[in-house]
Amino acid sequence: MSATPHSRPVTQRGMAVLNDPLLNKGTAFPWEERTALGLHGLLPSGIHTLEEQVTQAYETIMSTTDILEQHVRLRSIQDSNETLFYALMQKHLTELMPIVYTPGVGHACQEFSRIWQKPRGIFLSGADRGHMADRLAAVPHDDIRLVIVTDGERILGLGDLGANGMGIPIGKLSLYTACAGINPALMMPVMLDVGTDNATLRNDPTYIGSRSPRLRGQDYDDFIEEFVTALLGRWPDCLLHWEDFAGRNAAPLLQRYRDRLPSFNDDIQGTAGIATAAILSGLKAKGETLAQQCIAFAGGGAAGIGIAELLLAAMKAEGLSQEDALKRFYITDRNGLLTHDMEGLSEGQALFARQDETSQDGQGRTLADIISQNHPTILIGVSGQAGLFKEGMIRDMASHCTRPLIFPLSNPTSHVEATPRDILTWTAGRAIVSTGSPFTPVEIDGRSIPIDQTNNSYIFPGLGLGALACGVKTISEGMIMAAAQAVAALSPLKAGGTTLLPPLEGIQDVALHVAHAVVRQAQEEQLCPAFDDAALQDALSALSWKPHYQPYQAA
Ligand SMILES: NC(=O)c1ccc[n+]([C@@H]2O[C@H](COP(=O)([O-])OP(=O)(O)OC[C@H]3O[C@@H](n4cnc5c(N)ncnc54)[C@H](O)[C@@H]3O)[C@@H](O)[C@H]2O)c1
Ligand SMILES: O=C(O)C[C@H](O)C(=O)O
Ligand SMILES: [Mn+2]
Repeated sequence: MSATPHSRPVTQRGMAVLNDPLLNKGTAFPWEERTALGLHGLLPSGIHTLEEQVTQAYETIMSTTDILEQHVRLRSIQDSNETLFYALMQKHLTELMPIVYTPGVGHACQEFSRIWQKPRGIFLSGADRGHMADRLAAVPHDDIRLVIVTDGERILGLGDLGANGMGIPIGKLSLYTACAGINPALMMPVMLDVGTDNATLRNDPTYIGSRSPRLRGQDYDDFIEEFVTALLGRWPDCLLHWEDFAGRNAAPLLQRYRDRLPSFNDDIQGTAGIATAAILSGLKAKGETLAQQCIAFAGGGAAGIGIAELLLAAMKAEGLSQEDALKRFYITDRNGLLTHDMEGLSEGQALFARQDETSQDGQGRTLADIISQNHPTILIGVSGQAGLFKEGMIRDMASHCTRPLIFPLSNPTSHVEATPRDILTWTAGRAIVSTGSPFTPVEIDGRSIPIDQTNNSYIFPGLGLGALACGVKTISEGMIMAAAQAVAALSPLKAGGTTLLPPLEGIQDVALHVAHAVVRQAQEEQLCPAFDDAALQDALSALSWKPHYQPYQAA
């Protein structure tokens, strides 16, 4: 075969080509490439275009309404042919995102051991201690730039799913490509299988992970330290995205490692970015400032404290003193309102614990009490507890505020604190509602009200792209705020629309805006080298990839 100028040299032959999802084209291999790469006889004779494959794959996925089955079919396409998978995602993103991501990925994680088919990513368990550098050395990919790591302890609102939580880094990485166009060859999901305290899983014969209790304390810290050291040894320019760690570990790990390597915790920082963007957009619609608000939280864990910290920074940027700003927060956790005298508060919780009241027998006031006494104008649910927002609370809230912002952000759908339909019914359509998982529009009084998806997927793809493109050494709070403001600036409300956030159809555009904002901020803070536009464009191009079949030539 004569090589075309852009054809890619391929060293593998036969089944090795077909078994590599980044090389495989399935029935789209043209005759000449079948000849050059030794594929004759291994493929049926029909030759299809990528468009034909997309149509057929879409029909296959949609021929069932069972979301787990749809997820399995999509993942199986991803594992056999990534170009087809992303071409499909690109064409039907709004429809397929709920299958690949929340809520579909929640079902997938619950059943991960049963649906597991092919290796993808890296699993490290207690048995790998002392050998992690060797394990990573054996991975046949030299240029990994982005890793998502989880230990599976807090998978969405579903709790400790152990090694089954691997579905989350796989799903989130696919959004880095589908939303920000990052080359899938540059990314790697990692599961730190430090055991599980989920007794059901440990007793499940199909469970794929370690059946030991979770490592804790020094053993856990040593495990993470060995992993990060091995990671830096193998891929020194890597960006580390921490995902779905339990609240007790999330913030301490971020603090420990954020200056050792560029890294961010998406549940803390990505979530803070998108919640702040949605709130700033909602307030603009109401013609109010953040400083005028009283904000109640259900859940003072990784997401809750992360959101509160960014909102605090935004309030201070509006001119409030730290002391005055803190008075506007009421954070409740499983023992009620956080107060300064409570034992066992994390550093972040202690900052937001109320100084002006105390707990009784370890219990603070209830959320219902805070709503009736303190009249919050914004209510954020990040508790992972389904149905936590009761009718009485929401009606009460709406009796003190004409257009309350009510954000039940817990995922997946089954764990939402209240459904948008209920909230809008209880508030006669007055609440501005936004959820973490997708919901269909709510019909009320002849109006169709679309529900924004306040999910960190609006932030992390662009944040990662920007951070990688500019080669930043650390990810600052300023960069997260810049990402939030970039999303808020794209709010359709600005152009007379009715939603707080841009539609999912435009999420690729959002990711690019976020990436540019992040780079600008990093430059302003001198966290990366100075760039001109052309150099930035080159850096972005070097990371990016499009789901098109490239012509191949035998190397
Ligand atoms: N929409 C998004 O983008 C997004 C992002 C991150 C997390 N989340 C969701 O938020 C939830 C929490 O995530 P996290 O990372 O903060 O977890 P986490 O475990 O760190 O925090 C959850 C907190 O909720 C508290 N809690 C439990 N029961 C409660 C109750 N009855 N009342 C008040 N608080 C209660 C827990 O004690 C804990 O502190 C999950 O469901 C997750 O899916 C959504
Ligand atoms: O995974 C998601 O959909 C968002 C978030 O990171 C979560 O943990 O719920
Ligand atoms: Mn998460």
